[in-house]
Amino acid sequence: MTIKQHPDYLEENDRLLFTTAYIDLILQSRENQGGDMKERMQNAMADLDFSESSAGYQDMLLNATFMHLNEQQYRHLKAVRGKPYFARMDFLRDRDQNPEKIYIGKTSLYDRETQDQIIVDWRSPIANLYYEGRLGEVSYEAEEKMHHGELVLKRQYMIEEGHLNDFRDIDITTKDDLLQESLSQSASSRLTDIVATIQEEQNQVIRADMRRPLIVQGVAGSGKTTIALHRVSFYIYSATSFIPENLMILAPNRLFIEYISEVLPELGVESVWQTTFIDFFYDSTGLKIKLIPLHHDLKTLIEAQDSNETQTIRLLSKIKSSLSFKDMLIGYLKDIETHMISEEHFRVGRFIIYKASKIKRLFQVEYAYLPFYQRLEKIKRILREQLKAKKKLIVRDIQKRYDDRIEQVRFHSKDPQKRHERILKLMDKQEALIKEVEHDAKTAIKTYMAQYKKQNALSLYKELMADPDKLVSFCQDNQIDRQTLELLSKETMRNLKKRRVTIEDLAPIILIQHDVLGLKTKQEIKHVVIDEAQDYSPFQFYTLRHVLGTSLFTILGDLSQGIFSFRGTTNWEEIQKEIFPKANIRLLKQSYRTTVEIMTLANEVIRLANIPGTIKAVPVVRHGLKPYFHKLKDQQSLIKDLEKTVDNMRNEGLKTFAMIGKTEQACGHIKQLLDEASNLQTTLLKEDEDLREKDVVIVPSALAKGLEFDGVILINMGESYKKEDIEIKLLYVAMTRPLHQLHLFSEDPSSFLLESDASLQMIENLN
Ligand SMILES: Nc1ncnc2c1ncn2[C@@H]1O[C@H](COP(=O)(O)OP(=O)(O)OP(=O)(O)O)[C@@H](O)[C@H]1O
Repeated sequence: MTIKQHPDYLEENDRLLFTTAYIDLILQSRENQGGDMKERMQNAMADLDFSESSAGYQDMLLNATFMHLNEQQYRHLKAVRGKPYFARMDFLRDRDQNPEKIYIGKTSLYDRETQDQIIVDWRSPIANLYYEGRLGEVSYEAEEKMHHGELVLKRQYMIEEGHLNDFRDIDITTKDDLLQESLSQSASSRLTDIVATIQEEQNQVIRADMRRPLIVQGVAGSGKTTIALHRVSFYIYSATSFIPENLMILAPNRLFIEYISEVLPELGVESVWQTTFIDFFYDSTGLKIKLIPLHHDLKTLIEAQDSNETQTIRLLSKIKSSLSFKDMLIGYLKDIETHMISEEHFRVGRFIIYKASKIKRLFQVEYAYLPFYQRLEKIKRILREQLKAKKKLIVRDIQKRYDDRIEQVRFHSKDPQKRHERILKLMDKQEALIKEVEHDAKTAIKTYMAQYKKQNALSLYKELMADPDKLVSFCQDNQIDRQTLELLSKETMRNLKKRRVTIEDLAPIILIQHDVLGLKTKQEIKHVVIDEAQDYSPFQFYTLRHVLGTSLFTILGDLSQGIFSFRGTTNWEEIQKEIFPKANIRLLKQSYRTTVEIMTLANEVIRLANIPGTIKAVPVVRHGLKPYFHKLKDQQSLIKDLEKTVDNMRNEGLKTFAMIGKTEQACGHIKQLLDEASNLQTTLLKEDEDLREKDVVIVPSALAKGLEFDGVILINMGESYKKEDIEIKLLYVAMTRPLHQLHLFSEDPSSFLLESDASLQMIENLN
């Protein structure tokens, strides 16, 4: 049966024509506001040949009064015009009546006259039924009320440029055709929205209670990044007193921000603060200090021959990322706070204007909610007021005291000569004293406050790190031995003296900045979304929560991809227990990106690592080709085979490709070989590179994290992945990047930690 033979075809087609016509009219009314609306509407309707069922719609249209659209609504409506909705569900609220036909799209549209919904926003409470409800008895909550009814139909539409290509009904037994179709498409260099195919477990994450923190452990390709962005969109839609500027998305790098940047406006989200932890550091401290590149330690861990060096990196990174180190920092800050205010009274000359004990109280109690230096500013203001008020009293007091004494002399001194001299003397003294007070008062504040010299966060951090004794004194219960703390001090100072820091230094410096000076960023953040969160250390999570003053975090990550686990997170329960005690933890098991064949191979690799708390990815049933293994012979044939492989994939309709080398160095080598001997245009991807318009990129495994490509070629030239957790994870990251095809190039499958070639197609020669 063709779609046109479907009994509902005419009705559905009419509905689509009506909806697009209605949208056009609203758009037009906005484009040329004023003029004769009715005439324009009639002209627009004249071209449409509606069947009987839509006669009512015509009336409705002709009588409609169009409200003003704001710029954002206008843009959204314009964007969805070609595909106004993707699904319908029929909801029977009352058995005595007909079911309501609810069309679901990316943005809502309602009849300006009757206020009836023409399209319901996918984020609205009732739309939850579409994502969650099976056919049959269902219920949903809206405006704190439960609504019950029966879901009698769920229908999906394939609409392109306002044309109805197809529609299908789904129930529990039919597989989700739309999902399959969407997954089999090619990857663009940008993430896309998935509103039409959000799956139940994903929907639960997107709509999870926003008033509680949420931690999501999701396998590779489970849609974490995608879901994060849809959750943001959902949040902005459903929160009433919330502005997008209150939301912060923390991405792993700028390349990644570029990668997600286009999907947010598509989801109706604008002006959300998208940044990286590193940029947040620079913005909030204003410090100009060099950061040792993020991948530097990882590189050393992978490439170093000297095991002492790798041991030191692991040990120190672990300590600096830990909550024990955070406790040391807090101890240090407490110490600064306790000893900041001196025992000196604030005086003018010999007069006490404000007692030290009172100043201390202001600092430690009244203004305890402020950063230390801001407290001092407040205190300065109070001292100024006090001085102004008390100076007059002091002067009056001096005047009175001396006037009294002069009076006394006048009455009691008998000798006129002596009396005269004494009075003059007293008057001089009175004048001098008043002058002294006036003079001292001018500089009193400055002189008093001069004892509180301002230091920046970096120099305060240095003061701590330079002094092993201090480190020892703030280390609770001797959790870390002196020798290790000395090493920590030495290694940190080695960098700080050269005005460089490592990623682990950022959280403590931000913490100092916040507590002592105050953050330079003034944006009020109420909700934070972190993607690739496995790379964040417990200390980083603590710092973010503390300095942003909110515990409403959505944290998404995959411990199996924790290539920075030497400093990152290895256990979500610890983060929950220590930092976000109210957080829910959810697991996402399904993987949507890649085929069953590729995921099977990736799972063979990841099972070699010891990662507690993770589960194997279950791919959505989508079959493809078995991953290819190309046996590497010499450089010449490698180049030919690479060209041919890309060519073949291109001919099969794939569009984006990545060659992934284990390290940056290996990628440089591949790039050089190809530049010298091949016409294949490639781009070596750097951290701040733009992915647009690049069909073949060469990328080191660590930087490929989070990205995806139609076809991926892993190349091991002379090197291999070692059977150590960090390298297993790196290889797993690389293997889970393709949507459709995976090719491995090396001398032997064992260089990819594969014990057999059972899951591979072995290729000796492509020609
Ligand atoms: N429900 C869905 N419908 C259609 N496509 C989906 C769905 N869920 C995920 N995808 C697709 O699967 C791919 C992987 O999604 P995404 O990159 O968000 O996953 P991830 O969990 O962040 O992956 P990783 O951790 O491996 O980087 C994307 O192409 C995304 O569009």
